[in-house]
Amino acid sequence: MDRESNMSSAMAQKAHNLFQVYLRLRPSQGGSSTTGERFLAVEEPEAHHTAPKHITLNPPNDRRRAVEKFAFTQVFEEDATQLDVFHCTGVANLVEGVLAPHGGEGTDALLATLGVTGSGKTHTMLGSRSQRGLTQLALDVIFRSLGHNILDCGSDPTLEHSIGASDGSEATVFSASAFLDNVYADPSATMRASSRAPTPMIGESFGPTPTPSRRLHRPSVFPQQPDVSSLSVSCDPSAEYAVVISMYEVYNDRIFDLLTPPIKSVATKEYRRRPLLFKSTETSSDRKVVAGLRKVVCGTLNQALMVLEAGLHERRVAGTGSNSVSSRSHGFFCVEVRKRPKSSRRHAYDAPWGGSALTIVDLAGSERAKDAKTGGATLAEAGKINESLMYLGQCLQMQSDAASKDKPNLVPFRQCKLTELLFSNCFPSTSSYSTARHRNPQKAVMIVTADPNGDYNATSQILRYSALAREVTVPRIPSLTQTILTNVAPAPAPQLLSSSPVGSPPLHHRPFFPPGSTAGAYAPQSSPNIDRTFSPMSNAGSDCHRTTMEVAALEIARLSEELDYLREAFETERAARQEAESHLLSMEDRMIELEQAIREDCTSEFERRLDIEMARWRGNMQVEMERGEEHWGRKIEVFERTLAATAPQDENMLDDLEDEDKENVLLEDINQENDRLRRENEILRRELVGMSPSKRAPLQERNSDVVPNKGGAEAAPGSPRPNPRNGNSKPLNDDGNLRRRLENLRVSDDLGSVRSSAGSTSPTKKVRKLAAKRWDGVLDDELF
Ligand SMILES: Nc1ncnc2c1ncn2[C@@H]1O[C@H](COP(=O)(O)OP(=O)(O)OP(=O)(O)O)[C@@H](O)[C@H]1O
Repeated sequence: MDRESNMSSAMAQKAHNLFQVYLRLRPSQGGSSTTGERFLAVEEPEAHHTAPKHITLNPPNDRRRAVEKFAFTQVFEEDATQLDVFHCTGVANLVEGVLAPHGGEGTDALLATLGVTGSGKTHTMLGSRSQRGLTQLALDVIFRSLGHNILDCGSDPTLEHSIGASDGSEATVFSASAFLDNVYADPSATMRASSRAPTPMIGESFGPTPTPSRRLHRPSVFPQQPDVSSLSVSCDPSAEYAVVISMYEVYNDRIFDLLTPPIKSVATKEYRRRPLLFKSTETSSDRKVVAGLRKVVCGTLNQALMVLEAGLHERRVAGTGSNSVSSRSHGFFCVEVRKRPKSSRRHAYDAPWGGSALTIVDLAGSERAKDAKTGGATLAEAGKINESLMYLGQCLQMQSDAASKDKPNLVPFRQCKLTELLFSNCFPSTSSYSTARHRNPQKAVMIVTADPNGDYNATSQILRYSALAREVTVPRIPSLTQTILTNVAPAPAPQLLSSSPVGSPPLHHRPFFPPGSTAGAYAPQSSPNIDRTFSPMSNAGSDCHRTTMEVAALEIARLSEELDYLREAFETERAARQEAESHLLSMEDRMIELEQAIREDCTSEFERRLDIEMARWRGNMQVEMERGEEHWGRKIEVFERTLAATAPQDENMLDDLEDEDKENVLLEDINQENDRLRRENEILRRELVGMSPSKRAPLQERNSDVVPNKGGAEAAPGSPRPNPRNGNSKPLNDDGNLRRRLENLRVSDDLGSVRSSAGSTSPTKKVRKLAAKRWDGVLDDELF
């Protein structure tokens, strides 16, 4: 058994792959940007007249990297034509499965392309200006094969309605003529140059009532090459068919209908498409469908091609550094072939439609931002594209697990919309609904496109996860152990190796590992050196002990080789790490410098602004101070004026207050004097009353007060009689003294003041004017 047969057996194990995977190499083009060193080499097939299936990926100028070999269902070299690809990928068989010639629902088919941007996916699927792609060829075969069994809305007016009624995806069904009349302007206009749509302009769309200037030009001629007029497949003669076409794209992980015109948003005034859901509906409970699509019933190939053109016109494409017309979304073109028994035509409204679909997918290409030179929205798109392709890669890698019937759910296809759409029909329907029809798992073909002179890294990544099998050969320098063993120990026979105690497959027959598996990725495989060294042993009956020793020696050699490889890998990693660390350090230094520079800038800027602010503040302060001074000056002035106006009055008031105090003191003095005088007056009166020579007692004291006889006691003999009015008992002196005293007590009416004669020492400026009348009265009454 040699390596080729191992690869074949590995592929045979994968007979239940969810996808048949083909590889198509793109021819290099003059003036293309991808003019690097060729890194892909197609391996010659084992037998003559068979197609190649293996390709070797040679790392350019890098002996440390492993040489990888990939196996595909078939490899198409650069000179393969569209027709070659069409025939060899079995598109006709897929179509036949959809048409279900032997009755029943048929089998869904999926035809998809995968590859780096610019590697030829769209060319393969949709063709070019002069070449038809697999889509057009498949449509041609479908319509040709259906022949007269196809129904047309023109010949059967109820068709559109009956298909709509039986549709399980909440679709809006149109007849082709109604749809195309709405989209295309002039049937006689010249055909657009390319089947590849230019970048659609927002608002430049076909709507229910588009203006004629915005309508597309109706294509009059389509490419006719390659010709498949001789090819047709069988269909069910007892059934009648209808072909229903829909188109949508997956853009930024959302699904948009390509046959429904964008709607103008009231808020933003922009034309936008409403994203659709991929879900189970009431009438499609057993599987998910894209809900709410617009579907067109086509009766002829020409109608179908025009619908395809209209949809492509709406698909998002853009020019990038890698491809001038690069698809920015994953495009889905669905051809549903509905069928029902011919006998039910009379009851068209009630007859249920069955059928299957052929879905053709043109995936957006993976790209590296550096090469694509994209930015902004296009770069963000690329991120989403790469992410969805990464999920697709994971799903493809899990194919072998999913092929095992026990673990169908291991394919992680629910991670994004793209993988859900591609994989959800890969498994038999498991619905428990009694009404649900049994559905066969879809047949799927993936065509991987690659440019042998293109981007090595991107291409190798695509090949790794899409290939059906992979073999890695680690280049190495033969170790000393191996050299010794080469000279000493003959290799055991392959059949003995296969039953080795470690249970590992024979070294020189190691089969391909599934792409992405750990063993395949890291375990060193047998090298050409070992293959050359250990030839099969001729004497199979040598003794057991020797064989065991040989096996052990071989294992030692393998381990030694592995050690060498790991040591080398370790050194590589260590060097890379050191480089990364030094880069990190230099970046840290750079960051510190930057930070310092930014801080200095900030400080100087801060100081500058602070100075400006300070100057401004000082100016404001000066102005405020001047204003304040002026204000207070005015206030003081007003105050002074007010003060000047009110000063005399205040002086008088102060004088009055002073006078009042003085008057009060004087009044008190006067009252006291008054009391004294009254007492004296009384004394004198009594003296006058008691004036007789015998009784007359000399006044002993003139100026001294006489103590009144209190209690009204009878006066002693010889004591003056008390005055009956006031009770004073002071006797009066003689007439001369009396007159003098009276003279002293006389009150001047003219001055209005009282002259005190009894030693009043307080000098009085002003004397309160007293009631003279009262004094006069007293004198009149009491003295006279
Ligand atoms: N097999 C081929 N023969 C001739 N020309 C080809 C072939 N494959 C690709 N080309 C040309 O290469 C260019 C890029 O191809 P295409 O647009 O199909 O790439 P793509 O993979 O679809 O890119 P993207 O993913 O960016 O959309 C086109 O001009 C196309 O005509």
